[in-house]
Amino acid sequence: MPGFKVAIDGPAGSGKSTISKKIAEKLNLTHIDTGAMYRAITYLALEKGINLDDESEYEFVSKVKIEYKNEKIYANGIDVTTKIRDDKVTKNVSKVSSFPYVRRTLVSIQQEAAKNIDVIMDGRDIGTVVLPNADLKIFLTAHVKERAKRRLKDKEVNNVTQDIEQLAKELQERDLKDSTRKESPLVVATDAIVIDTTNFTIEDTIERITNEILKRRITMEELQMKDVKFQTLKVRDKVEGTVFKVEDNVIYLTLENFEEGRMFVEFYGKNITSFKDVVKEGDKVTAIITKMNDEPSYILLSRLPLLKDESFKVIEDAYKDNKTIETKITKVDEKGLHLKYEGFDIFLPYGLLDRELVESKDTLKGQTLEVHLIEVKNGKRPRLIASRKQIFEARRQQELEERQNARKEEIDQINTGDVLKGTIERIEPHAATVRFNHVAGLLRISQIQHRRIEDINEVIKLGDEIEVKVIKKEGMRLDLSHKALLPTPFEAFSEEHKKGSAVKGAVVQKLPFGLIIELEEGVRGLLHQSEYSWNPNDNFANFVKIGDVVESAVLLVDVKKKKISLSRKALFDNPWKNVSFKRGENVEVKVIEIITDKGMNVEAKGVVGFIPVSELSTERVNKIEDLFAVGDTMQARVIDVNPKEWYLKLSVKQIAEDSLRSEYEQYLTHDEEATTTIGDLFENLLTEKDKK
Ligand SMILES: Nc1ncnc2c1ncn2[C@@H]1O[C@H](COP(=O)(O)OP(=O)(O)OP(=O)(O)O)[C@@H](O)[C@H]1O
Ligand SMILES: Nc1ccn([C@@H]2O[C@H](COP(=O)(O)O)[C@@H](O)[C@H]2O)c(=O)n1
Repeated sequence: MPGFKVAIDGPAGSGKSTISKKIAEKLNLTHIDTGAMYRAITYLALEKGINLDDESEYEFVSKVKIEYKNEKIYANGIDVTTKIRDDKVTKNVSKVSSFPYVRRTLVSIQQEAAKNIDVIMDGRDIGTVVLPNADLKIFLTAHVKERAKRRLKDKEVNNVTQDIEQLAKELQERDLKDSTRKESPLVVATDAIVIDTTNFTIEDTIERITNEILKRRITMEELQMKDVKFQTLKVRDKVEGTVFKVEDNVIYLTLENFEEGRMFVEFYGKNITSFKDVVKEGDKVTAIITKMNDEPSYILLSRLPLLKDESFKVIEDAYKDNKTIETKITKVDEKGLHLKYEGFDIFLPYGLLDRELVESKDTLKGQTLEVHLIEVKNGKRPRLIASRKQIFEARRQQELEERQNARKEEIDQINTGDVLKGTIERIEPHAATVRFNHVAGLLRISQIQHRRIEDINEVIKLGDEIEVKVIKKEGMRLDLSHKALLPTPFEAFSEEHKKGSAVKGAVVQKLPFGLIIELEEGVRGLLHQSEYSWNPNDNFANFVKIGDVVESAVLLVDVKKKKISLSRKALFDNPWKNVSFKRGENVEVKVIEIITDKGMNVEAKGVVGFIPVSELSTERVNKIEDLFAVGDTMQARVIDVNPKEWYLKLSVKQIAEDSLRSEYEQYLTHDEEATTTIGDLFENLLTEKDKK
């Protein structure tokens, strides 16, 4: 019987011997570490002191006896297990192993050793030269930095320190020599599976290779074709046995053809570590024969190949029934997650994974994940694709419904007129969104303040807390107002400006009966024509323009009707208020203005009166300025007065005439002989004047 052969090749420190040794233990294979053989030859060559560069001095190799016993290696009967790991050996082994004579001699020893047994052999040329027909070829590799790191760890365990860069350099140098030598260089066999263990644990790698071995050792087709009953039992036969002895980690079974078999706990499957409480005497167990020549004549059994099919059935059923399965995340790479379920590798591309999980992908390794299978294809390398789409879409739908219910519940509690506190969640040029809890409302720019706002960002910021009034509710829509909670400009104005207070504002409109004055933005008042001036002759319509600033006093503020009445004249005294004139009364006047050819404006008792040119003198006045100047004071007689019209007409002439008359009267009193009457005298006087 040729035996089952596994070839493991790869560069230095990629984990070949560690992995091979563990798999050999697990699957009952014989492990042959060929590197150790080349090292043993190198050690002996150094011991002998031969010229290492001279191939003819290596004849001794054909006579060397190399043996493995109890995990130790012996060369010509000497235990060289530790010695072959010396730096000196490591530095020279690539040179020694490059000689064709050395290689050919060792290759034939290795091929002989592997004959007729189940073997896992590791080295540099196993898949290409030593076992070219191996049932499984693996090329193990890892990034050189990772390999150096692992080697450094090995050294540190033995209290040896070394610079990691130096270590990496040495590994690279050895790889270069091994892969560029002429005779059987280190290359990847064309039919090898390349496994990069940079990011794999030892267990990951073992599991991966074990799966490949099991797949090749016993295939489905073989199992189905077997009818093992009453036949000579062979490796790969499916048998049913009855348990007759149970130990912690092994069970013993009687097989149907009276042979005895045993099964170690790790071959029972289901991840158990002890048979206690799992299997009892008398139980029937179906298994596959994995080895026939086990001492003392027990047949080795395993349920793993069967479980593999059972597990695949579980996977197929889960796929058919669209069942949610709980998987374990074993690896995270740039394309997606690698999952494990029932011992199978499943791939889940990021496009089918929840967005939040994609964002935190680097923390996922080792976690469990519920998925659905969306593609299941059996074969040498089953193709299993999983998806979270159904799960996250269902969750999103549920969250959406929960949100909608919460919104509905909240909105049902809100009514038009309610005053609520919320947070500014979004700002756009003409409106902001205010979030309460599950619902949000719209606060238009026009509803923020009573005054006009040019830039919304000047008055609110994202995250601001704001009190608003619900001014409209329509279905799920809320229209909000903040200004509804603020005093109106009228209210603010009326608070600040009591009756009588002076205010200034620009004329924005001229009406036939008065002026509209803007006192503040949005606050306008009426200055009625009757309130413009005390002076009845002041006609604002003629000399007040739109835009002129007018000062006035507040007469009345009616907040409800939004009306403000203003008075300009209230700011001034009415000069006629306490003044009275009588016709014929003489008063002191002061010239304030000369109006050429017409007369003079004068001030009398604080008001303005007018003396026409005809009343300035008893004589004809050609040019007023020849007789009077602004500032002159004199007595004048009131000849007409109308306080309502602010009308006062005066005469200087009449006083002068009186004075003339009284002079003549005095004259007549002193001249008793005089014959002329006063009337005569006046008549004469006037006649003379007319002549002039
Ligand atoms: N994922 C892994 N796979 C394999 N070995 C690993 C892994 N992680 C760490 N190691 C460690 O890397 C070290 C090197 O492994 P090992 O000696 O088996 O490599 P090798 O390929 O046989 O090297 P060499 O060819 O130099 O003898 C060991 O200490 C091993 O435990
Ligand atoms: N099949 C092989 C195995 C090993 N070598 C050479 O031996 C060196 C030491 O091997 P380790 O696996 O113990 O590191 C290695 O660097 C090779 O030069 C070989 O040529 N062929």
